[in-house]
Amino acid sequence: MRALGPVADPVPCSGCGKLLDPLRAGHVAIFDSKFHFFCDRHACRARFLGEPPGEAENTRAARVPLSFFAPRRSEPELARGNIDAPIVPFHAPASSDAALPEPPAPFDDRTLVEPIAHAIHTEEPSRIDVPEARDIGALLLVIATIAGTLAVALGLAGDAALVIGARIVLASVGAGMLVGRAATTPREPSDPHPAPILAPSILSLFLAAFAALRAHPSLGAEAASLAGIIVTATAVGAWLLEGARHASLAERAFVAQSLAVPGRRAPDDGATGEIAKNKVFDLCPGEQILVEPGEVVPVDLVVGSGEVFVLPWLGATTPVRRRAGEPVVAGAKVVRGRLRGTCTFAGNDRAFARVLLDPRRRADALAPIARASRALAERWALAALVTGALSAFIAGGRTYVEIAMTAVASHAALATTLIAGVAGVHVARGILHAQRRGIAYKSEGAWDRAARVNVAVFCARGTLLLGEPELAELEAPGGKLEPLDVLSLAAGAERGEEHPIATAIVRAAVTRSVRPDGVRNAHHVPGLGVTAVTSSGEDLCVGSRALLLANRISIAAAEQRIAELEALGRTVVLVAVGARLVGILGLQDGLRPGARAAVQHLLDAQIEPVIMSGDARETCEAIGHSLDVDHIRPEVLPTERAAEVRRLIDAGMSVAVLGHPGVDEGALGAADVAVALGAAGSSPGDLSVSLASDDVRDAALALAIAHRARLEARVGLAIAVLPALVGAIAVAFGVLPPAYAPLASLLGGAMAVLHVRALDRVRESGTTRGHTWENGPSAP
Ligand SMILES: Nc1ncnc2c1ncn2[C@@H]1O[C@H](COP(=O)(O)OP(=O)(O)OP(=O)(O)O)[C@@H](O)[C@H]1O
Ligand SMILES: [Zn+2]
Repeated sequence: MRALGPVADPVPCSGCGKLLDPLRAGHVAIFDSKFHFFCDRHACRARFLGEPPGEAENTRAARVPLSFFAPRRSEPELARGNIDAPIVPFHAPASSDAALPEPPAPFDDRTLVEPIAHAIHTEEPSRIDVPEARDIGALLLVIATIAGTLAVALGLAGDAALVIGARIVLASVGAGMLVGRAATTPREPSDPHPAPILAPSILSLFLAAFAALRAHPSLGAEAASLAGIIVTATAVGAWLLEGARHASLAERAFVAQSLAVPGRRAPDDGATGEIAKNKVFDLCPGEQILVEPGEVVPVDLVVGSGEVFVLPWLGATTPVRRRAGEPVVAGAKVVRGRLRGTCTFAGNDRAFARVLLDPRRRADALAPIARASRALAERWALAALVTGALSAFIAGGRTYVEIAMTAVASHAALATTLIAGVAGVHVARGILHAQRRGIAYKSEGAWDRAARVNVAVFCARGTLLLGEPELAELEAPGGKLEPLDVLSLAAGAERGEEHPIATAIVRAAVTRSVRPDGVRNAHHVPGLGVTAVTSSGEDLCVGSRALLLANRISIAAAEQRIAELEALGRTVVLVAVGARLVGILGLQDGLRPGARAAVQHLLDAQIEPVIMSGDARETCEAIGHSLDVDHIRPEVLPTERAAEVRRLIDAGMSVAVLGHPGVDEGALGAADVAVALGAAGSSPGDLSVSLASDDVRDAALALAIAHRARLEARVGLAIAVLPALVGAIAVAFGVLPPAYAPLASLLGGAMAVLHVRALDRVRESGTTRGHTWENGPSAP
C-alpha cells in the first residue's frame, strides 16, 4: 500500500509481531519509558500486557502514562475498502481520580520526520505513461539540431565562399525548422513568446549573410559558425526543457484525466428512472450531484445529508468519513454510501484544477518566480543585446559586423527557452507534490505567499491538540463540596455547550454516573467559560481564571495547585458557587499524531512556529515545551485572535495561520496565508491554502513544499543564468569570441536540467518501495 505522508521504517507490533508503519500504528503507548506500537489498541495491546482484551480498557490509566491514538487507521484492509473496521479514533474514558495519568511525556515523532525531499517520492504515482512527444515538433528539433551542427562542423572545411554559403544555408534550414516548430507546436502556458527566442537565430543568419557578402571571408566564416551554434543551442535547449518537463507534464495529464470523470445530477425529489451522466464541464455550482459508491467525485461539493466514506482526494489511500455540511473535492472516491451533495466548484474552478490545470491560472506560468524567469528571456535579454553592443563598441578595435555579432551572441545567451522555463518546471513540481498530499493553493499568488511565510501560527486546538480533552483531575479545595458534586455542577452548566471543554466535562460526568445539576440561565462567555445559576439558586461560574476574576471571585487559595496543573499542560477549569471557589478540574488534551512532525517540517523550512491558544500561559508553555515551540501566544480570546495575527504582521512578519474554518475563522481571515484543514472544496473563497486532509503535517507541508519549490526554482534559475551571464560578459569585453556566449548558456541550461532530473530521481528511488498509485482511475 502506498503510504501517506512521511514514511518511517516499519517496526514490529509489540502484540502480534506484524510489521507496521510506526507513524500510522493504530495505537502507540509508552511502557517502561519505551515506545510500543500496536496494530490496534484492543487485541494486540492486551496480548502484550497479558490481559484478556476486555480488561485492557480499565487498566489503561494505571499502566500507561500517556498514549496517543492515531486518528486514522491505515491497515491494509481499510485501504482495500473493508471499512467496517472503525475509522474514528476510540477515546478512552477519562481515568478515575484514583489513577491519574502522570505528567505528559508526549510521543516524540520527530525522529520519524523525513526531509521533504524524501517525503516527496513516497507520494509519486507509479509511472504514468503519457507517450513521449514524438510529434512533428520533436522531429523538427532533431533536424534543426543536425542542420545547426553541420553548419558549425563544416567550418573545418575552410573559408571558401562556397563553404560559407553552404554553412549559411544549413543554418537557415535549422532556423526554418525552429520557426516551423514554433508555428505548429501548441504553446504551454509557461512557454515564452517565440519571437525573442527565435530572434537571435534569425539575426545571426542575416549577419552571416551580410558578412559573407560584404566583409572579410574569415569574418563571414565566424558569423556562419555563430549562426550554426545559436540554432543548435536553441534546438537543444528546447529539447532539454521538454525532458525536464516530462515528468510533471505526464502527471498533470494524469490528474486532468482523472478529474475529467462524468458526473450526474441528482434527480428532483420523486423523479425516477435513468439519470444521465454529464460531462464535468456541464455541471454548475449549486447543482445537486449524486455519486455512487466506487465512483470518483466529479466536482467539489458539500455533502448534503447522511454520511459517506471517501478516499478524500486523488491519490489518498485512507478512507475518511464525511458528514452533512463537510466538503469533498473532485478526484475523491466514494468507498461506501451514496454521496449526494451540492456542487461548490466545477470545471476549472475545482480545488485541484485551478492552479494545476486551468491554462489561464496555472501557477507554473503565473507565479512571480516563473514570470521573472520568462521576463528575463523575453525582455531583459534585450538589455544584454544593447550592453553587448555598447561595451564592444566602447572597447573599440572591432568592426560593425563584430559588434553586431557580440550583441546578438549576448542576446542569444539570455533569450533561451531554458532560462524562460526552468523556474516554471520547479513550480509545477511543487504544485503537483502538494496535490499528492491533498493540498490546494487558491492562486499563484497564494502559492507565492505560502512560499515566503516566515511565521506559522497554529490555532492549537484541533491542529496540534486533539481537541478532545479528557478530565484528568477533579478536586474540591476547601472541602465544601465533594469532587463529584463539583462535577455535577460543572456538567450542569456545560450541558448545552459545544465547546470541546464542555463536551469533555459532560462526558466525564456520564462515565462516572454523575447526574448533572439542574442548572438554569447558563450563559456562555466565549473564551472564558459559563456563568449560570445552580438548582439551589446560587451563582455558578465554570471557566478560566479570567472568568472568575471578572466575577470578583478570589482564587488565591488555589493558585499554587492551579499553576501545578498548568505546568503539566492541563487546561484548568475552575468552578465557583456563590463567590467561592469550590472545584478545580484539570483537562488533558492529547497531542495530535504528527504534531511534532508538523513543527519539525516548519523548522526545517525556517518558518517559526507559534502556538496561539485560549489556554493559560503555563498550559501553553508546557505544550510548547513538549513540541519544541518557543513562541507562544496564550490566553487570546476568540475575538482577539485576528488582532493578534495582525500584530504579528505589523511587526513585519509574513504570517500563515493553520486552523479550521469556522472555529478559527478570525485568525484565518487576518492571516497573510490561511491554511485551512479539511476545507478543500468548501465554498468560502478567501482561503489561500485548503487541505483535503485533516492532518496537521499536511498543513505544515503546504508551507514547506511551497518554500522548497520556490527555493529550487531560484536555484535552478541561477544555475541556468549564471553561465549565460558570464559568457555574455566575457564576449562583450572581447575575452572570448561571440560564439562562446550561447555555448556557455547551453551549458548552464543543461546543468539546470540535470538539477531537475536529479530531484526527480530522488523521488523515483522512493517509488520502488512497492507503493502504487492505486486509487485513481487507472492510468492510460
Ligand atoms: N465552555 C467552557 N467551559 C469552561 N471553560 C471554558 C469554556 N470555553 C472556554 N473556556 C475557558 O476559556 C479558555 C479559552 O477557550 P477558547 O475557546 O478561547 O480556546 P481553547 O479551547 O483553548 O482553544 P485554542 O487552544 O484553539 O485556543 C479555555 O482554556 C477555558 O479555560
Ligand atoms: Zn498486532
